[in-house]
Amino acid sequence: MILTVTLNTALDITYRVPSLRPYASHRVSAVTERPGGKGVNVARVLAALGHEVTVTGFAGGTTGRILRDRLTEVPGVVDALVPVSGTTRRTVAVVDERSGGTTQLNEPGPTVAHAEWSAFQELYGDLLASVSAVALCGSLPPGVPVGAYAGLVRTARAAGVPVLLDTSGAALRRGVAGRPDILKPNAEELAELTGFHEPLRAAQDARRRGAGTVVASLGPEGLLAVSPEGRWRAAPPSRLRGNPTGAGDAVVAGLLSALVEHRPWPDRLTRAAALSAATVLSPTAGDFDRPAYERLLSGITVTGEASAAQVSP
Ligand SMILES: O=P(O)(O)OC[C@H]1O[C@](O)(CO)[C@@H](O)[C@H]1O
Repeated sequence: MILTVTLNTALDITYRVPSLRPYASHRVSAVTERPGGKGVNVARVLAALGHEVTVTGFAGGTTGRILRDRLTEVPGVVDALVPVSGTTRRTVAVVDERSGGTTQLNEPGPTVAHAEWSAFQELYGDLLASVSAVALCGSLPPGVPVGAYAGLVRTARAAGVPVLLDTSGAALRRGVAGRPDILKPNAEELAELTGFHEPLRAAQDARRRGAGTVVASLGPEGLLAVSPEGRWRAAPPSRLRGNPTGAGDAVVAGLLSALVEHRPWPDRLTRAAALSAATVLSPTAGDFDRPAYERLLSGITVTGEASAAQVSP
């Protein structure tokens, strides 16, 4: 069983418009709505790969109810969300059909009360007893302390559960100090954390700040991993055109999926890069295109070198 934590779950709405223009009124040509927030997306991909996944975090109000109803339709996913009195947020992705570009609007999320945060922490400690890995994903809703992830990372490590962190801003800055086994920033988050724009230098700096392994998602350039066991780059065969929403979540799913199968780093990166590329190619935002994934598995190029190995999770 793998655990994904999404403290700020969301009902993800995607609007498609023929051409997006600021300050103009638009006719929406298609709408989709689905359970989201980064850890929920990770869970959906893991379940599609055949893993059993438990989803925790918070859900409340009408949107929270819709999200939980829709989660029951996803085979392999167990709902362990903690109810809150506030209302789960929506996120809106607007896809411009002409350019293919996506504009994302993320609401802040409900305010979580102190007692709700305590209830979550207690449940999280219990869930760790029966999982083989945990991913902590996404932004923090109001009311959750900014150092929350550092504490959740430490709890997982104390329980002997490998822990991956994927967040941004102050939550990332504080969370990395908890020493996550794997940190999965994108290029922008990594540069904001470290002040370095060159990914290798930035990844090395993030390791100094506490991350065991850093796997940076670099958009069309693929992935860069810097770990105690070596450094690698994984790249898709060609530049891909499509919707990148959820591509980072697919990377997290690929890394965890291969981690719990005890695969070496090059295999983990191949799986993560193929899933990420197959997500960009999928017509539905956040889903991956399975035939493309299977094709891409043999088309990902991994370059790099192993160092004299110390084994990391
Ligand atoms: O928690 P945030 O950083 O606001 O990100 C949430 C959003 O990101 C996505 O997971 C895409 O990665 C959307 O599903 C949306 O819910």
